[in-house]
Amino acid sequence: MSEVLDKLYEIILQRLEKMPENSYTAELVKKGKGYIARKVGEEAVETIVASLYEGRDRFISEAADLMYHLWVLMAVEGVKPEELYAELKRRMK
Ligand SMILES: N=c1c2ncn([C@@H]3O[C@H](COP(=O)(O)OP(=O)(O)OP(=O)(O)O)[C@@H](O)[C@H]3O)c2ncn1[C@@H]1O[C@H](COP(=O)(O)O)[C@@H](O)[C@H]1O
Repeated sequence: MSEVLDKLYEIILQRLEKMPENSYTAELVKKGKGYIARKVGEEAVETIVASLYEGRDRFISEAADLMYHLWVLMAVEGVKPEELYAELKRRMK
């Protein structure tokens, strides 16, 4: 459905499996689901602030941070992108 998001999810799963030293994803996962969930909230707030006050480029950057952290949380939850796509498709009118 989305090549980039699917690829990102694959890479995140690889990091979860291998937990390499220099990986931000591995660091997030070590801190636990609660920490990752809070990061999603923090990035959402930063996206809101960027949208209201910081301009288009900052908005794109913060929205990308938000998507990445949401994708890590999905991986930790064991929810695949296809499941999210299916839910969105189900809602389509
Ligand atoms: N898409 C991303 C991505 N987006 C944002 N970030 C990181 O998310 C963080 C967001 O910035 P913040 O200021 O909120 O966080 P911080 O202060 O760095 O970290 P905290 O101490 O607050 O957790 C930055 O450190 C970014 O580097 C990402 N880190 C990794 N990826 C992708 O994830 C894949 C795996 O990366 P690694 O796990 O690092 O190998 C790679 O293919 C990357 O493309």
